[in-house]
Amino acid sequence: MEYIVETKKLTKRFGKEYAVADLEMKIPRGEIYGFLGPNGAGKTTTIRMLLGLMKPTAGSVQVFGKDLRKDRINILNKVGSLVENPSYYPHLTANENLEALRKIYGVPKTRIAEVLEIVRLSDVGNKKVKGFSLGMKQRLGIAASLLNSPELLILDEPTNGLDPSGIIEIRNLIKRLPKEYGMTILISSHLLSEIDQIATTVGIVSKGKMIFQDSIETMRLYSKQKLVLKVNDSEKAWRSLIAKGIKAELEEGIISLFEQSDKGVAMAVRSLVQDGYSIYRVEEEKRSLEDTFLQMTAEEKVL
Ligand SMILES: Nc1ncnc2c1ncn2[C@@H]1O[C@H](COP(=O)(O)OP(=O)(O)OP(=O)(O)O)[C@@H](O)[C@H]1O
Repeated sequence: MEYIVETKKLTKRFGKEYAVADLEMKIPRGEIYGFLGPNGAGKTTTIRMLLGLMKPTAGSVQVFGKDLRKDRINILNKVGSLVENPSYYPHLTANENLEALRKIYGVPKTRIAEVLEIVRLSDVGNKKVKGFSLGMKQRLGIAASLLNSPELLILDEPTNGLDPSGIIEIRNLIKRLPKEYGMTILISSHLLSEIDQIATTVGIVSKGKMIFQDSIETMRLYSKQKLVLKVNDSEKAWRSLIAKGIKAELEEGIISLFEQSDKGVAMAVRSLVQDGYSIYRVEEEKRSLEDTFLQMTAEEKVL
């Protein structure tokens, strides 16, 4: 698999404290990588190292397959970022603010209209930024980070402090970017619900360590609510349930019921008993995604 970002044993120590420890982050091309972890887990420190803003204590960062230490300028030319709350000249318009940055990047003037269009701020390009809502300011920050047409966009908690409609706007905007512009995105958050709604790949960090990294589907598998039956001859037992129209799934010798009402469970159990199967266990596997996340970060359990 091609990784846009790949860190090897990335470590940052402040005095005796490890803010980031042996982190192996892998971000495949075209993904929205949700970088999730409680406050103080080491997300911002990691992001600062990815952007060459902070020197690692140990380990390496590869972006676009190249070592950040050796190809820093070339790499950063193709990266966009929004790390802290963007600062603007409040008395200047959105267009004028972007124009100041455009000159630094040396991109054509036409790019300003393009980035305003991408973040849906074309209508207010000539309005002064001081009148903008926080959500609009944040979108302007994303517009600025897109000026150099980055292949990788890094956003540190971009929805922090926004109201629900502002959050939805940013979310929809971010979701469009890989599809329409082929970008790869790293978005950090301490909110699982946020990452759940936007990310395609998830990396969970706790106390500086990566404790989970996989697709969002895999993460959801861990937290499915299930009612599972352990029986003898599970394959046959499962077929007998299906034959009676009881919806069930068979995985590694364990039957999971779709219908989990008391009535539904009683019916399935009765049917199996009547057909002569031995039921060893009926168990509820109840873990919400939130529980899974909390448990993982509390125990630092590597899944
Ligand atoms: N410049 C610094 N000097 C000393 N300690 C630091 C410094 N920057 C971060 N830390 C410590 O490193 C740890 C990780 O902090 P970091 O800001 O990376 O976490 P985070 O996951 O981004 O959290 P948040 O969402 O609160 O920003 C924390 O314990 C923090 O106190």
